[in-house]
Amino acid sequence: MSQAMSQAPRTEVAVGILLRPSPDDGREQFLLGTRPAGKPYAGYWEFPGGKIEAGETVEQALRREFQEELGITIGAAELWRTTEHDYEHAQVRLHWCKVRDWSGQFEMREGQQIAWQSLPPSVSPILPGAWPVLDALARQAAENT
Ligand SMILES: Nc1nc2c([nH]c(=O)n2[C@@H]2O[C@H](COP(=O)(O)OP(=O)(O)OP(=O)(O)O)[C@@H](O)[C@H]2O)c(=O)[nH]1
Repeated sequence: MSQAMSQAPRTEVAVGILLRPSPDDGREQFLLGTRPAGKPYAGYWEFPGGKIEAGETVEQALRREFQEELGITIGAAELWRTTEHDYEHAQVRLHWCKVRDWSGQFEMREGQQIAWQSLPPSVSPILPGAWPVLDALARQAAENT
């Protein structure tokens, strides 16, 4: 059973770290949103994104997900790192991209909440698969100060 599970293909996911300078102090902030009702971990905070569909690149999937979930059109998406996480419901491989340019107005098309966050985040609970990247962002911020 465990061997069969370890051989199951991972679900490939594109995740966006949307970055802007804070209007207060210029420090970099990132966007989190809540997972919509009806999905596993509904109500948990996560970075915007979703599953990569057949034939899509990470960047194409991300562009589609931002349009579908938030109604914005993203510019360049820079692949930053890849992580893996095992849930009870899925084994995922997360492709994390930093995004600094976008156009359009935010529309919460899935009824989700969104919040611009600094480190450490003030919202909770946060999806377990997002923690390693929050830690990496914190390490990077510490190196740059
Ligand atoms: N968007 C997003 N997904 C994450 C993060 N961290 C993390 O482990 N995941 C996992 O990646 C997977 C994303 O799938 P999803 O169900 O949200 O994607 P989707 O919008 O394409 O869903 P759908 O199949 O209902 O259309 C989930 O298993 C989710 O738990 C994160 O920070 N953001």
